[in-house]
Amino acid sequence: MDIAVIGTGYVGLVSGICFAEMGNHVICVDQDINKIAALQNLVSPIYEPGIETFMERNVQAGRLEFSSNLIQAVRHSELIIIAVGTPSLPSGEADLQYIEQAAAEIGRAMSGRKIVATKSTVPVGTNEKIRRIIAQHTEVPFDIVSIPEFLREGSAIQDTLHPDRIVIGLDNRELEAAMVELHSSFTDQIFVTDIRSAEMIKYASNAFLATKISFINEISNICEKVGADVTEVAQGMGKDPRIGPSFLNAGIGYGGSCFPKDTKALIQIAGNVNYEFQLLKSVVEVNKAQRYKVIEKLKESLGQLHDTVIGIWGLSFKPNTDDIREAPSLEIVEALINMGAKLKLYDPVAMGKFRERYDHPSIQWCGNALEASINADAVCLLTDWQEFKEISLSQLIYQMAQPILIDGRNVYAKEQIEGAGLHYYSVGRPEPIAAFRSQVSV
Ligand SMILES: NC(=O)c1ccc[n+]([C@@H]2O[C@H](COP(=O)([O-])OP(=O)(O)OC[C@H]3O[C@@H](n4cnc5c(N)ncnc54)[C@H](O)[C@@H]3O)[C@@H](O)[C@H]2O)c1
Ligand SMILES: O=c1ccn([C@@H]2O[C@H](COP(=O)(O)OP(=O)(O)O[C@H]3O[C@H](CO)[C@@H](O)[C@H](O)[C@H]3O)[C@@H](O)[C@H]2O)c(=O)[nH]1
Repeated sequence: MDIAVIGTGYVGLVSGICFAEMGNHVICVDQDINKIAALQNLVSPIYEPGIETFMERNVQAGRLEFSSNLIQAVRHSELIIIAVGTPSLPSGEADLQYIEQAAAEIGRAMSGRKIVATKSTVPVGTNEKIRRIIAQHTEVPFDIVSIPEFLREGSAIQDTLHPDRIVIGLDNRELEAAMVELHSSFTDQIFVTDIRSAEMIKYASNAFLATKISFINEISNICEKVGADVTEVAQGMGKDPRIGPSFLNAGIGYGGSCFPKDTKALIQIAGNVNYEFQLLKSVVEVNKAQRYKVIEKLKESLGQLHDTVIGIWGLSFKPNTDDIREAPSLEIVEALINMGAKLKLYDPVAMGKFRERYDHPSIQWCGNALEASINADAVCLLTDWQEFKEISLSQLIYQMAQPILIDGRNVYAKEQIEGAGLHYYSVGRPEPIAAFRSQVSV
């Protein structure tokens, strides 16, 4: 099939590459000419493991093109996929300006019958709005389909090539066979429904996963007070297939370009029909408070933070991405600076994007994790990158001013901590701290 993808963020670029990988001809379009110039030189604007190899292979095979010419791309294609951003407005509501602009441009460009599919995460009713906008600009017949995207950053290519499920929302049943066939090369787990339900499935899925995370974070806070270990609790809970083991890792709360934005948008979607989504409001509040637990632990171990030196390991909102959108690190770093701390920051790939967003004279940018720990009064681990898991903790004690490690993601096993001589704080796991104390008192 000939496909045009509008918007080359994570979703547009990765789904464009993966549709090409499955033998379709794809033109990825963006209004950002710098992005298109980079992509035409086979440079990915996002860090995603494996992406450039897939890009290169499909461009060389003639299946994948990058262009800033939306009109030509739309005219050449049968299926137009909208994958532009839907960021938050100050109210929390989804900002639909990019969707509306893309729909108008598609309408103006249309020359023959097209299918317009939306992969962007959009409030219920938006696909109908897209239909109205397109129809204002063209006489040509067209169909609307909702195909929400469930990929995760850091594993976006594999998630798209091997998804758990694909949801297709449509109202013209004649399209069903073609849409199912197009996606059947990825999986046979294809769920076809109506457009409004498809739009809601996306928000409900993200809200449910965010709820799981805030739930386990609250359990971790209680574990700390009653002497239980949240990692054991999560494992024990996850054995029940009705609960499942995933998304029960306690930490410093969820971040990223989706959960924070989509939870707030769903609260607004409910609010617009006079329904107060109390549970989700609490999920958001718990998540915000969880970020500050790291700072509470620093204060508990160091007293006041003015003039202390704190090493920070990890800035991206999760490993294997350079995305810092809504990363907990942004709030934590800024709060520590406001308290007068001096920070030594290190992340394997996200330092460039972080520094564009936030810099300060009290920040020293470091070339590796060990450098960020030299003369530090404490180190805080904020992102669970694999390279932090492999660090020899026994080395740390010799180069830090005080051997305090705050593990915001519970990445170290008890065996790694025991004997390392560190004063170790994690999330909802009291034991290693006790191990340190007994060691010190000997
Ligand atoms: N990032 C993810 O992991 C992810 C996963 C699933 C769903 N989503 C959803 O997918 C959508 C896109 O997210 P993203 O992170 O890929 O977006 P992004 O904000 O990183 O990129 C969007 C791109 O669209 C381009 N654009 C905007 N208007 C355009 C227009 N009229 N014509 C051409 N290009 C245009 C922008 O220049 C930008 O490059 C959002 O609704 C998001 O919620 C994102
Ligand atoms: O047990 C867990 C799992 C995740 N997180 C945090 O939750 C956030 C989101 O993680 P993840 O879901 O892996 O990343 P995203 O790339 O944001 O993907 C989510 O958001 C996308 C955009 O909507 C969806 O497509 C995906 O299905 C959905 O998982 C990150 O800050 C993680 O550190 C935890 O704190 N504990």
